[in-house]
Amino acid sequence: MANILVIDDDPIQCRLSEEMLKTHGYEPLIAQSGAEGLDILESQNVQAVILDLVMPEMDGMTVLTKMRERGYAQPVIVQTAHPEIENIISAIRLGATDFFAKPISQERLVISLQNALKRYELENCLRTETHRHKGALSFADMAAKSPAMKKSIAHGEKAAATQIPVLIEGEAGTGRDMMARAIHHHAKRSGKPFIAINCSTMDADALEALLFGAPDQKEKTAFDKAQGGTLYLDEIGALSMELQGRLLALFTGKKLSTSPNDTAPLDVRLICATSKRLLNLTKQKQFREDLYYRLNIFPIYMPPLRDRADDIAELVSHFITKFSVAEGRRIEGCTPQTMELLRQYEWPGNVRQLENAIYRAILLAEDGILTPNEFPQIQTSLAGAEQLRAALKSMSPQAAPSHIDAAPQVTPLKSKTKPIKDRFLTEEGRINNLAQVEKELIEFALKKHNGKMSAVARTLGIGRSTLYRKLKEYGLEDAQSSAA
Ligand SMILES: Nc1ncnc2c1ncn2[C@@H]1O[C@H](COP(=O)(O)OP(=O)(O)OP(=O)(O)O)[C@@H](O)[C@H]1O
Repeated sequence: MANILVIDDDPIQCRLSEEMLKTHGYEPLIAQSGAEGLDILESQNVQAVILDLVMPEMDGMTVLTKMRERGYAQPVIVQTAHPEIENIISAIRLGATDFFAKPISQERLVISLQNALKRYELENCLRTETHRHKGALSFADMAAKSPAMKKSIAHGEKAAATQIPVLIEGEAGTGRDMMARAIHHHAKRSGKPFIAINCSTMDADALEALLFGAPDQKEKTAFDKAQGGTLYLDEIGALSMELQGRLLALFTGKKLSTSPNDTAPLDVRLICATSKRLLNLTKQKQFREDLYYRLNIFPIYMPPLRDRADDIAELVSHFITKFSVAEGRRIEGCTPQTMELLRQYEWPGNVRQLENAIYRAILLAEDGILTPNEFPQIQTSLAGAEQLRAALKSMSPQAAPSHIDAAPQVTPLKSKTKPIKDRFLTEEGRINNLAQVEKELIEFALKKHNGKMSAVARTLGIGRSTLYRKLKEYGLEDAQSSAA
């Protein structure tokens, strides 16, 4: 949804424009003075401006002049109650896209706006592609509406003002390469070579030869080619320990050039990128800690596309323009359902995957607008995710994890056989007193010897008279006669 800024001191006209823009699916931003309008341009992403010419304090012509001075190239549709020819000429000279006399026909204004937006998008896209071909990609070429991406670009701009090494962290396809090129372009080294090497796509020997040279190698090393400019090392985490050591040696200044015959000091800015957290690799002893601290001086994080859904509309419209021009197809945009589908998807391959999906959709499209049917894989994947979600919902909820100390006691299964009673312990587990043990022992012996008193006395090692006394004492006379 495009943001359209309305700058008009007349509150009724503002309300009318606001309603009209909302009805046609635009996001209106309202400013009731020129100064307020310039502030909004500074702080928000604006795709087009509807500007009133006659306003107190700062008139529309001054706003337009300031906009162009500050580098805002958005289309501006001018409206005024005084459509004198001199005003029209002055506004057109300052780059106004269209001119309307009040009262304005809403239909004509919408058509004018749609055309202006299309042309602006096309100009942007052509500018980006021209920059790409010239090797001069800039931060302005990066579609970025989300706060997360704006923050990354602000960091990139700060990095460009310095010469220090930069470490770009982020998943593949998030625009790390674009960021590295923009930093190079905005730095003092702009116009000097930008050499990009992916450390994960070749074996260690080939990479070593490419970076540092090999005996009898005629071709310049990547460092030599990047002399005066920037060397971009993508997936630096894939560098072998040995090559990490060689890279570190360059930092320590002991060896200023990579080629033995070259006496010129090495003057290369390093920008590295990684999709793995280098800090974790250092903890796992897969990446040298000393090198990590040399590279991680200015880290920039590129957020995954799933965390910046606000960028999707802008990226989609950029890629639609790019590929419809490249393929000679007239594709106007995509339906709201398609945009919803694209916003819902997680994009594990990030912007690169979105770019490829749009290219494919443009080749598949039968009409001038992209529908969900042109994204069969995304539809299938989202439907699969939905089914999984439904299946999980129907399963009984997982019990909340409990601390091992708080876990309920497991009751042991009841054995069918009675446990053998420990004769020295009471039912409660305390040690029996001596009399009780003695009583039970006599009972046991009576049973065992079928009540034969002489055998019991002998077994227990006591005399018969003592045995009779104890039988009486413990009330066991009956036990003796029943065992006999
Ligand atoms: N913010 C953006 N605006 C416009 N195009 C973008 C943006 N981010 C990425 N792209 C495009 O997406 C594609 C992938 O970007 P890039 O090559 O910079 O990603 P990467 O993180 O280096 O990943 P990879 O290693 O896969 O190349 C490129 O074609 C790039 O032009």
